Amino acid sequence: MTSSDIKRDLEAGIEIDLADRLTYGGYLQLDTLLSAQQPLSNPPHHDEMLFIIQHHVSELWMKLVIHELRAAVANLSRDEIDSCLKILARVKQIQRQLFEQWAVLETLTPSEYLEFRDVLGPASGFQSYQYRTIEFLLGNKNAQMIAVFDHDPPRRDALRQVLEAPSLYDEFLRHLARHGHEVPLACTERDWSQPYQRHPELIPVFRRIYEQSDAHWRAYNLCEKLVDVEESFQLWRFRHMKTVERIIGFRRGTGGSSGVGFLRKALDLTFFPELFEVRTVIGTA
Ligand code: HEM
Ligand SMILES: N[C@@H](CC(=O)c1ccccc1NC=O)C(=O)O
Repeated sequence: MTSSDIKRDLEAGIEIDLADRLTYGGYLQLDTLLSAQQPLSNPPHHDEMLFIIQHHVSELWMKLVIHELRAAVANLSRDEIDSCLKILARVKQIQRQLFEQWAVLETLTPSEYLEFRDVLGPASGFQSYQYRTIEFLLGNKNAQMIAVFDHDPPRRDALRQVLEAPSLYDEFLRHLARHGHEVPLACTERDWSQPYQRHPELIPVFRRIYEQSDAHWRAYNLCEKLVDVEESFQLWRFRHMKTVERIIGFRRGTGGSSGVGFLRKALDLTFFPELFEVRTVIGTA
């Protein structure tokens, strides 16, 4: 056996002298990233690190989802469907990371969590600016959600801008209207800050797209990508609710809500109602 069988030698070309050069940690600003995990419990509770990192990783993925969804909305407004399809396929995979992650936090037991929960005060995921941005971008518009950002005017104003702009679904419906589908005017010209209301006249539009998918392949493909995104979002909500149920039971939330009951109500919210309704009618007379 030679020494190279048990250890990997460096190669001659490997960069060693990195003084004043761009490095891994420098490029990624790891000093900033890795200094942000600061447990508040004193002495630090072992499991608070898990709690913080789970949130940080989630917020990072949310940052990418926002970046991608903004591009997808812009693509639709310019009728760039293939680019939009590609982006939504990526969003679906990011969402998978987001909801699969609940398995890690579920290793936190109720008693471990209660040992440091008090340090959280009134802080709650309900105040996640990025989460609310994603909901607004997808079309779950609710102006009431902005009030918790009144203490932070730049964030409050940025969120209001997203509230007042067309969502992914709004832009999708406008795209369909430009391509000869009979989308009602109430969908293509409306006050974007209001919650989207299902429109029965859209059902025949989607029915045609689904029943003649060959003739409307791109639109059909987009519909299915939107369904993927909504389903993945619901899976995240569901797993959050179940994680909360097993960790704090039916206690009230630190954010002041009833807790699990409040989270359960979010499962009834739908971003793209007609895309689910159409599934009941296709193939019928
Ligand atoms: C032990 C873990 C967790 C517990 C017990 C928990 C509990 C709760 C509760 C009770 C609420 C309702 C609002 C309130 O009254 O506080 C809530 C909301 C929320 N949480 Fe968590 N959560 C946990 C982990 C997480 C994680 C890891 C994230 C990831 C970012 C997260 C994101 C959110 C968001 C975005 C909301 C608002 C949901 C909505 O408006 O429908 N939570 N959470
Ligand atoms: N709402 C949670 C606390 C919580 O989970 C939390 C606290 C501070 C920062 C983020 C949090 N995550 C999600 O709500 C609770 O009631 O225990």
